[in-house]
Amino acid sequence: MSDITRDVMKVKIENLFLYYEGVMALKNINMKIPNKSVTALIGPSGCGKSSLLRCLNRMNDFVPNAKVEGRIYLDDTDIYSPGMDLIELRKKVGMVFQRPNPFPMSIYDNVAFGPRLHGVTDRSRLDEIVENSLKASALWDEVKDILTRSALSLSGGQQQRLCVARAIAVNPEVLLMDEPTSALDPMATARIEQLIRNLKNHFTIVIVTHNMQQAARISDVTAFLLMGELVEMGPTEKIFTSPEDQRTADYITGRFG
Ligand SMILES: Nc1ncnc2c1ncn2[C@@H]1O[C@H](COP(=O)(O)OP(=O)(O)OP(=O)(O)O)[C@@H](O)[C@H]1O
Repeated sequence: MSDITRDVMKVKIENLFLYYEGVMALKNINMKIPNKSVTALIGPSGCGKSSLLRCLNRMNDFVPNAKVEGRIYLDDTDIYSPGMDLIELRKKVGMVFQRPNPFPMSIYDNVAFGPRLHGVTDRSRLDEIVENSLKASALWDEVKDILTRSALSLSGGQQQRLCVARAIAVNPEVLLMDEPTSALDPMATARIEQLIRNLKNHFTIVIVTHNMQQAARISDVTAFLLMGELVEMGPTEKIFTSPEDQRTADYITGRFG
C-alpha cells in the first residue's frame, strides 16, 4: 500500500450501525479516514453514502427515529459520547451540501456567520477571516468589490464556493461534502474539484459522489458501499484498477448502479 497507511488517521469508525425507524441503513461499518486527504464515498443510490457522511458530524441527530450504534472517533474523542458538545463538533466537522444553500444575507455576512456565532466580534479580525476564507475558496477576486451584495445574486457555482468559504471560516478540521457538484455545470464542477485538491492540504475531506470519474480525479482513498455495508476501501488508484472484491469491480466497470 501507499503512504496512506502510514499517515495519521483523523477519523475512526468502529462497528457503526444506523437505523431509520428500526430499519438498518448502515451495517457494521469500520473505517479509518486519513488526515489531510480526500476520501470519496461511492456506491449505488440508497447504499448509505449520505447517511454515513451525516454520522460524522451527528447530523442524523436531527432525523427523528434515527438511531446510531457504535463509535466514531475524531482523533481520540468519541463524538457519540454523552458529554459531546455538538456546536463544538460541528465547528470541527463542517459540511457542504448538494445544493448551494447560502443564507439570504450578504456575501460578507455569510462567511462571517460562523465566526460570529463562535464569538468573534472584532471587525478587523472578521474582515481578515472573510478575506482569507474567500481566497481559500477561490472566490475572492470575483466578489471582493461586492461583499455587501446578497449571496443569492451569485451564480450557482459561486454560491457553492461561498458555501465552502462559509464552512472553512470557522477553521474546521474535517470538511464533509455531500455531492457538492451535482447541481453545477462542468466548468463550475472543475473549479470545485480544483478547490478540493487545494483544500486537502489544510483539511481532511470526505466527499460523497455519484460520479466515479470525479472520485478517481480528486480522491486519495475510496470507500465503496453497497446496501449499507462497506465492501472495500483503499487507495483510489487501487480501487479503480485492481479492486479486491468482485462487487467493487462490477460497480466501477458500470455493471450495476
Ligand atoms: N430520513 C430518513 N428516514 C428514513 N429512511 C432514510 C432516511 N434517510 C435515508 N434513508 C434510507 O436509508 C438508506 C440510505 O440512504 P442514503 O441517502 O444514505 O443513501 P445514498 O447512498 O446517499 O443515496 P443517494 O446516492 O441516492 O443519495 C436508503 O434506503 C434511504 O431510503
